[in-house]
Amino acid sequence: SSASRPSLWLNARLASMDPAHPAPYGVLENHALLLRGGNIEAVLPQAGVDPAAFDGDVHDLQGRWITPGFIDCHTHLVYGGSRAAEWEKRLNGVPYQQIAAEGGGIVSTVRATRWLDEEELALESLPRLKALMAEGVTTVEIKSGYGLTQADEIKQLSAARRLQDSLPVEVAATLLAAHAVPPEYAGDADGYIAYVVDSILPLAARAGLAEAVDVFCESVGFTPAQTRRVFEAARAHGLKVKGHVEQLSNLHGAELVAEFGGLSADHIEYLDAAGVAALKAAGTVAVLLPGAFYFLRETQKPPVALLRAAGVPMAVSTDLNPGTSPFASIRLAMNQACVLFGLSPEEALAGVTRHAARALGRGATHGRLAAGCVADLLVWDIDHPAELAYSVGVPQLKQRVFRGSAQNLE
Ligand SMILES: O=C(O)CC[C@@H]1NC(=O)NC1=O
Ligand SMILES: [Fe+3]
Repeated sequence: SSASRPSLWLNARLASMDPAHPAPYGVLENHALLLRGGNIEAVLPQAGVDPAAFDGDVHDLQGRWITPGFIDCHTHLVYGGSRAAEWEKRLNGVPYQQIAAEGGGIVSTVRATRWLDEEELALESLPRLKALMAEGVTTVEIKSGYGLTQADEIKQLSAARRLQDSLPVEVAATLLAAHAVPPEYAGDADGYIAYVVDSILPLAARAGLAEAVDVFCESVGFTPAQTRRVFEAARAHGLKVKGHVEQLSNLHGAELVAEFGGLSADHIEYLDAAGVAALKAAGTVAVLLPGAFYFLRETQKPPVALLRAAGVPMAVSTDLNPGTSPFASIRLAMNQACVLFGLSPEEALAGVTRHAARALGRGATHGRLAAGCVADLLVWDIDHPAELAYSVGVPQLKQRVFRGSAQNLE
């Protein structure tokens, strides 16, 4: 159906993920969806609907499940090259430090990314984005962070924009220039942060190429003081903030994100009770990235029980990146969040729908089957929504609808 014609979706089982409905998954039986102009106009009891009198496309779902489109709220999917060779070395026991000394790690992806022009970068990243879309992703966050110069960070963000313009997907672009210290600033992290806040961030903001700013706040990344400088610059340029925080240690980065009213605190394996309280008070989303935890064979798990008890919304994302989470599968991330972190299948589905929407500042319009939300929805060949976190790799997506238009699934 085309987005311009209204459409009626009947005989479906709606996992609305809307907390306005008390049932698990916000399940609505015997309800119809009315889509118009790329949005959900109404979710209404089917008994009151007369398809014969409807001037538009009518879809009979024959009892299939419908969920909101999936939102992958934390990816680094625009990059060049691969880190498979260094992974093989690590598995053969070569220590991290030696790999870094030999030019491995983030810097090797920076070299490969700088080498490509914008079009080549978009082309090389396309299969990763298509893999996410094939599983049902309709909105995806894409970070920079492998350019680390003004031109190359803008190039990454422009490649992300080019991907959005060429595919039925919505991209939320995030500037992560504060991802690592580039070789030309070796030993001068403060000097690089000055370059980020004086040159890179203002241009990305002026060009409208990023809606949020992220920082890797970590012992092997940037300090809280440096993180604060970037967040202050983001606020001065009207950009939202989020952070890679408490991934490998507790530098209280989550509290810093909360202080700036940030959208999300991501990784948070080392988050403590004070951090949980700060996220709750600020309405900041906790983003769980089980792929990196799994790939790095970490042992410290995020405080899911504390987050759940405090009512902090938990999102789940792939953290798709070549170094610590080379997984282009949001359903794998859902499964890992359940198996490794103890989320329920319903929490995992909320983590890739309404909570992921909030992590991108889109809580009012994305991630739920509700009037006023975008008409991004997925039609499934499943018997129960729990299957979406349970299995990986089985092609159960029957239809992917983006802004009211059903897409062909290659
Ligand atoms: O290794 C890479 O390429 C990115 C690692 C990734 N970035 C970050 O801030 N934390 C991570 O796990
Ligand atoms: Fe990440």
